[in-house]
Order: sequence, then structure tokens, then C-alpha cells
Amino acid sequence: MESEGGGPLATSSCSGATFHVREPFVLPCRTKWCKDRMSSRPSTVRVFVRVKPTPNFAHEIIRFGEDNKTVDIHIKKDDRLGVVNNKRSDWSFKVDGLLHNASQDTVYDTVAKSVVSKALDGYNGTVMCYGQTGAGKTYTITGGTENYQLRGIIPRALQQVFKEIEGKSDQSITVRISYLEIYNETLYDLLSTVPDAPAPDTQMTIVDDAQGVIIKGLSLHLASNEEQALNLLFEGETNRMIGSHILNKNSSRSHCIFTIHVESHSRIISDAKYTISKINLVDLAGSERLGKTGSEEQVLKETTYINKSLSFLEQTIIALTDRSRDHIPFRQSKLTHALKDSLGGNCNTILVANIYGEVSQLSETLSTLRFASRMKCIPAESVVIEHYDPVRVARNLQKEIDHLRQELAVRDTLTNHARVSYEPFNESQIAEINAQVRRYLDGKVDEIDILNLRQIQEIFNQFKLILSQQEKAAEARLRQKYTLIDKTDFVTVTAAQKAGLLDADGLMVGEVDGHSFGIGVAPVSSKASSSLSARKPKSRKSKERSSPVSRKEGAGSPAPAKELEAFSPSKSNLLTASARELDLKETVIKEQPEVGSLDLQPAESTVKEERSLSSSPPPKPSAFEDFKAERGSELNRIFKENKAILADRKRKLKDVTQRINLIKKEMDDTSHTLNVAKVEREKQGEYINEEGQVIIDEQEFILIVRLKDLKKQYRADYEELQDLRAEVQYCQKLVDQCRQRLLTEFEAWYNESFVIPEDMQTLLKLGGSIRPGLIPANKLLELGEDEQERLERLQQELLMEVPGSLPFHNARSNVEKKYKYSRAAAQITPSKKKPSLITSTVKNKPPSMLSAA
Ligand SMILES: Nc1ncnc2c1ncn2[C@@H]1O[C@H](COP(=O)(O)OP(=O)(O)OP(=O)(O)O)[C@@H](O)[C@H]1O
Repeated sequence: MESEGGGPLATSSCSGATFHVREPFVLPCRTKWCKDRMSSRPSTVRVFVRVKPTPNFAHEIIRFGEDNKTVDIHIKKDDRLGVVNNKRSDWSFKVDGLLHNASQDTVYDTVAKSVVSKALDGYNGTVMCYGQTGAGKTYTITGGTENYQLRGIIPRALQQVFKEIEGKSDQSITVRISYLEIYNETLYDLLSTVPDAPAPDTQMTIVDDAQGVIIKGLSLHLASNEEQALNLLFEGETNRMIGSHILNKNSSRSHCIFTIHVESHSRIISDAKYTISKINLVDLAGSERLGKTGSEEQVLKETTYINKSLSFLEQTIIALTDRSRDHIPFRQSKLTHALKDSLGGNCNTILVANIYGEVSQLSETLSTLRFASRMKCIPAESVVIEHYDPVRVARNLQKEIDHLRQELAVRDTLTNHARVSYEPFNESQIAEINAQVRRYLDGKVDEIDILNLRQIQEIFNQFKLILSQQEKAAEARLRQKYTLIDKTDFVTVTAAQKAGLLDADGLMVGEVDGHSFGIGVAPVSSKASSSLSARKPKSRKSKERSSPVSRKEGAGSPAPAKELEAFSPSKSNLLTASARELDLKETVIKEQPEVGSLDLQPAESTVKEERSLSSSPPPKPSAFEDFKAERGSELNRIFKENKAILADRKRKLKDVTQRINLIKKEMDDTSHTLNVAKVEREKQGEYINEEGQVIIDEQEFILIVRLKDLKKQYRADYEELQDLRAEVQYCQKLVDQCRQRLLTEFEAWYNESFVIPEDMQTLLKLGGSIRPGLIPANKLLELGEDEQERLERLQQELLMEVPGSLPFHNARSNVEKKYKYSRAAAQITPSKKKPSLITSTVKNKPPSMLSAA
């Protein structure tokens, strides 16, 4: 096709559509984008051109292709309008269909029928009419109100919706209607006059939601049948704002969006999924330019707004078709924001470009067709978004739980475990398990019976709880008695080193270095309580101490007074406490042991010569060896046994894993060979017997049987693997538990043997059943703390609080002290049963509350 100007036709195409334009008229969209899109053939907005019938149709200028998809425009030189570039005189627009002299019926079937149908399956749909005023947009969307045959897309869509709902007996479909008008950039609810609708002056806002655009304040009306829905349409129509205009007195100056909201739930009870979709039927305001309208003031204002919003619509469309754009300016006008869902992707969108084919309207026709061409490049791939009804989901899960419980009950009956309850534990049951674990830890019971997984988990929970409580209590006790310095706090560490509290390696007195587990005891100072300093090495518990370890007294040198002053409360409360504690000359730093080992290595030079005087307690590593050989021998044996069992289970687990891997590989190989055989068989032509069954050869049959066997073996091995995994986990916990127990016992034994003052031991012995070592040494020693030390400690605390409250705190500490003594005395009561160590792992013996359940 050649133009009058002789320039070549530029051809652009998008999504199967081509349109030819003369240079330099280049549509800004697609190029690369459209080509790419073409290769994967994605869906785009579908565009139809509807031509308004007129006796003055410009046959010479506007021609329709035989394929009914092409509009060619040819302007002879003399016919050109001023607004048209002289260089351009030929245009060819390719669309999805032409609706020329088409009835309302045909228009609906071509344009909207499938959109509506898909909406009932959960896909969003939009049909919008674009064109100059009077070109037939309202006629297309709403139709003639006086004649049923002339009704437009909206009433027909409503009819189709309710007809199709009748045929979908397996679904419960709810239809709601809203009708929005955008006039001069203001939102109006055309159904605000319907009873129960929000007040007409309700402020409306467009908001982006995870499910799409929502217009807050816009009323939604339930429509149970076609008639109710039509009533709403007519109500809205009556409310629609009509402006006067010289081109068409009844034409609308606003954009109107009639929306059918469809919510579809399955009637099958178990199906918790549901879909929500929308059908937007949009009647845009006239697209003509200002100059043509000859508008008066009010209409001029309207036209400005309309032009603005349509120009924004055009900009948005250009942005949407430009792949390099990452921001689409939907929010720059109410119209584009409200249509975001329809333009932005997840929607079956159809554009009807209404044109008025008279010569005088040619520039508007061209403008409309250009707009249509751009729209045709916008991707529009609709997907169903499924929602889940939480009530149904919960109901289904409950059903599943009931079902599984029934299964368990049957299983338990078959395996004689009928008394086991699988209900969640209540508070008193949990308290009972806690008590049981405590009894077990105290050695009062030897076994905890295992009933079910829930109980095992609760036992572990309680172990964990008790452990953390004990840790906290231990730390609190340590903090009360000693100063713990954060090793990463360099300022404090340096200050402590200066004061002689830490050596150059950052080790505190008695700390064992170079090992993951260090236990050290600081030397006892000469200023320590008389009960400590006066004590002599003794032969007590010599039977348990085969090695020549004996209680020793330390003689660490106290920090010089000047340096101690550096740790005034204002500088470092903690360090001041350190200094004070240094006076007491007793500091214990303990770190957690490495998990895999319980051998306490002797510290090299860390327990320094001058501190290891004859009266000091023995180094913990060597004492621990003694403990394992004597008092802790039984516990150590169990620990080792458990470790051996664990190692054995781990080995088995490894074997089974390897076996499973081999089977899996063989399964894959066999499947592959089978597939090859199948393809070969299909290639050669299959033999089918009289019953229509495919005949396979013997080799293929053997492979199928082998694959079946392998799958069976795989399942069995996999089950074994699961069991073994659970067993390994369980054994690991037992080993950890044993290890912890061994350490706790050792600590108790060590305190009892070397740390707790003799007089305190005697006092406790009076009670008969209490092993002094099980009571933390620092707690006991605290009882022996002299008044002066007590006062000093209190002073430190008070300095951190209110200095003037010293008398009050003094009095309170006296009362507390008194109370502590009497409580300690009350605890020393004879017991019939001797506490014992753990003697075995968990065995089958039901906890009382579970057997009752
Ligand atoms: N295809 C058609 N067949 C018969 N009559 C038509 C057709 N298209 C439009 N008309 C008539 O033309 C007139 C203007 O149409 P309509 O009101 O639909 O235009 P419009 O594009 O909606 O204008 P506005 O932008 O002002 O809303 C109406 O009287 C309508 O009946």
C-alpha cells in the first residue's frame, strides 16, 4: 500500500495483529516486546471495532477487509483534514473482529459471552467501550432501554450469569452488583439510593488489595436472580449523571463501571476452596477532543476531566505495552486506578472501539483506532485465584483428626494398647510428668514408662524446662556469690587484668585453659571465713578417694587496695564486686563441657604453682577420673553402655540408608529401561489382543515385576529407616541426659568432698538423708558468710539503688538471714529412702496419671 506522500508503509504487529502505518507514525508500544510475546503466543486484550450505522458512511475513505478483521483508511489529498499529517494518508488497523451492521445479539455473542462464561469459572473479565461521544458506547454496553431486542451487554450478561448458575448444581454461586461512576475525578455510587446502601455522601477510595483493586465505600448488592440484578441496573441508570452536549444530548460525560461480583463455593462439603471473580462492564466517556465540542463552561470542565482521564488511560496503556517500564502509573487517575485489575494482567479484557464512520468524524475515528491498536498489545492472561474457606478447612482438618484417631484406636486394640490416650495433656497431667521427671532426676524412680509419642515429647519438654530452671538458678547463685566477667568485654577484662583478677591470657583464677571443658577453683584467701581457712586436710571419704586428692587451702594473693579502688561502683559495679570477692578469695569459673567427651583433661600451667598449696581442693580433671572409677562408676558404665547403643543404632541407620539408596538407584534404572522398552514397543507397533489389551514381551514383563518388588522393598526399608531415625534421636537424648547426670553427680561429690566446710557437713549430716554435696556449695557457704562480708555485699547492691535506704536494707537482710537459717534447719529432716543414682535407661512402667487416662 502506497501513500500519497510515497513513503513506505511501516508494519507493526502484536499478538497476531498487524497494523500498517506510514512513517513517521510509529506506535510507541511493542516492537521488541510484541515480537517476544508473539513467539510464546500469550493472550492479550482482544479488540473489536463496532461501527455506528449512518447513511453518510465514508465508503471512499473507510474500508473493511474481507477477513472482517482489518480497517483500512485511505484519505485522498483533497479529503485531508487539517489535523492529519500531510505525509500520512493510509492506515491499516488489524483487530480481532469487526462489528459492522451487527445486531446487539451478535455483538454480545462475539464480544461478551465467553468472558461471562469464564467469569463463572473464576476468571476476571472486562468489556469496555471506547470511542467518541455518540459513537454508540452506551448503546453497546447498556443498550436501548425501550426495546428488549435492543438491550445491550449488561442486561444480557446478567441473563447469562443466572442461566449458567442454574446449570451449575454442584456450586453455590453468589452474585453481587456494584455500579460506579467517575465524574470529574470524583467517585459516585450509582446504587447509593438502594435501601441498605451506605449513605450517599460516604467517602469512597480506591485501594489496592492482595486480591485486587477494591473501592472502599462502594455499595455491593446481593442479587438472587436476574430480575433483582436488572432492578439494580435500572436504578443505577436513573442515577447516572447526564450532561448536555451539542453532539448528543443524551450522551454521558462520565465513566461508568457496572460490576458483577461472582463468588463460587463448591457444594461438596469437603471442598474448602472457593473462587471470587469480577465482570467489569465499562462505558467510558466520549473520547473526542476539546475543540470539537464547542462546549460551554460546565461541559468544558467535564471535557477537560474526561480528556485528562482518557489521556492517562492512554499513558497507562503505553506503559503497559512497554516491557522496559517497571512502574505503571495506574494511580494517576481514578479511572486507571479503578481499572487496574482489568488492564494489569489477570483479566480477560475486551475492548470495543466504537467508531462513527462519517467524514466529519474521521480524525476521531483514527484516534479511536490507534487507541484500540495499543490496547491490543496489552497482555491479558487471566488465572483463577482460589481462596480457602477457613471454616471449612478447620472442619476438614477436624474430620481428618477424628479419622486418624479412629485408625489409632483400631491399631491399639489390635496390638493390646487400648488404654493409651492420645488427647493433648491437660495442666495437671503435665504437672504430673514434671514431677515424674524430677523424681527420676532425683533418683527416686528408676524408670519412666513410655506410652506414646506425645508423652515422650512432654517428658523431653519437662527435662528441658527443669534443666533451664536449674541453669538459671545456678547462674543466679553464682552471680550472687561471684562476679562473672564477659570475656568479650575488653575494657572490663583489661581492668580486671590490671587489678590482678585475670592473668594475661584472660583467665580467671582457677580457670582451666586450652580445653572445651574447664573446671577450676580459686584459692581460698587468708581472709576467708575461719571455718574455711582453719580447715586441715582430712581423711573423710577416703574410701571414695583412692588417689591422694585432698582438700587444700588456697593462698592467692589479694589485689592491692589501690587497684581495687579502680573498681568503684561508678566505674564498674561488677568489677567492684570482683574486688570484694577477691577479698573472699574464692572464685569459681565453670564452662560447659564439649558434648562428645567427658574426659576432663588436666590443665597445664593454668592451676598455678603458688595457688596449688597443699590445702587446695584437687584439680577437677583428676578428681573426675577418681569419681568415674568409684562413686560414679555405675553411672559411667550406663553412660558408656548408652553411648555404645547409640553408636550401634547410628551404624544401622547408615546401613539402611545405603541400602535404600541402592534400591532407589535400581528402581530408577529399571524405570528407565522400562520406558525405553515401551517407546520401542510403541514405535514398532503394539500387539493388542481381542480384549483390547496390549501384549508385552517377557523381558518387559520381568522388568515390571522387578520394579514392583523393588518398590515394595523400598517402602519396607524406608519404614525401617524412619524407625531407626526416631531410635537414634531417642538414644542421643538418653546419652545427653546421662552425661548431664554424671556431671551433676560429680559436682555434688566434689563439693561434698572438697569444698563444703566440715562444720556444715556435720550440720547437714544431722539431718540424715541429705547429701551435702547435692546442695550447691556456694549456697551452703553463704550460710557461713560473716556479718562483715554480708554487709559489704549489701552495700554494693545498695549503691546501685538508693544510697539512703541502707538502714532499711540492713534490717531486711537480718530478717532474711534468720529466715534462711530456720528454713535450712527445717529441711534437715530424716528420710526413709536413700536417694540413688540412675541405674537404667527408660523402661516400660506407666506414669500414674497416664494409666488413669
Ligand atoms: N449500532 C447502533 N445501532 C443503532 N443505533 C445506535 C448504534 N450506536 C449508537 N446508536 C445510537 O446513537 C446514539 C448515541 O449512542 P450512545 O449514546 O450509545 O453514544 P455514546 O458513545 O454512549 O455517547 P456518550 O459518549 O455521550 O456516552 C443513541 O441514540 C443510540 O441509540
